[in-house]
Amino acid sequence: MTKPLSEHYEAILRGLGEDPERGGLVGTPDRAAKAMQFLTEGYQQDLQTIVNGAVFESDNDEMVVVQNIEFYSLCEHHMLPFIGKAHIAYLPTGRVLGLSKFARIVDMFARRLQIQESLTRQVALAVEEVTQATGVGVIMEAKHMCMMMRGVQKQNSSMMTSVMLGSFRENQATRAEFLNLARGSSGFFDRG
Ligand SMILES: Nc1nc2c(ncn2[C@@H]2O[C@H](COP(=O)(O)OP(=O)(O)OP(=O)(O)O)[C@@H](O)[C@H]2O)c(=O)[nH]1
Ligand SMILES: [Zn+2]
Repeated sequence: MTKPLSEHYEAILRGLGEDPERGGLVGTPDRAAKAMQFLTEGYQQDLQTIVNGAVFESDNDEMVVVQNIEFYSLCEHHMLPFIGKAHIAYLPTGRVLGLSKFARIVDMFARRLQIQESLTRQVALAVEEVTQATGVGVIMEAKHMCMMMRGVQKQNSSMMTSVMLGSFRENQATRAEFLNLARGSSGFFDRG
């Protein structure tokens, strides 16, 4: 039987030379464990449950784009946050997905230990699975605390990842339409 997470946090406090009994730290192991469990709650979720059947018949076969979905994830190398935004696009084939579900899918995969490349691919594959779309595109841009607060300490760099599936991969015009829409969205490609 593994120890509860809070006991590990107490050991971390001792490892840092802290006294877990001192006033300010009473309750910290429990709080830290609860926070970490929330930040990784995606491990307890699955696609069918979060989509909850919200796939609707529609004769729309034009591109749908959902922009600027913010996410908070933890890099699997340092367990430090990376924070960013996702754009998701797809070409429906007779069925569309409930709008909020795109954000739920992003959160389900973001709230696990990740690298941005895998997160982007997992979101794209999940959207493809639930919509059966002929094409799916996902772009993510994020800032990684492990590069800002420590290590190389670069404050202005961000990482951009994209995954194009089906017609978004094969058809240049479809891909260009998505990239144009994404570029026009407020703040997403902000620099500085
Ligand atoms: N490709 C990719 N790399 C990431 C991501 N998050 C963190 N990393 C990188 O993972 C790498 C781990 O490198 P290591 O050399 O093992 O670790 P480190 O000594 O802490 O590396 P530095 O960050 O360079 O100090 C670093 O280059 C991080 O920038 C991510 O989402 N994608
Ligand atoms: Zn990292």
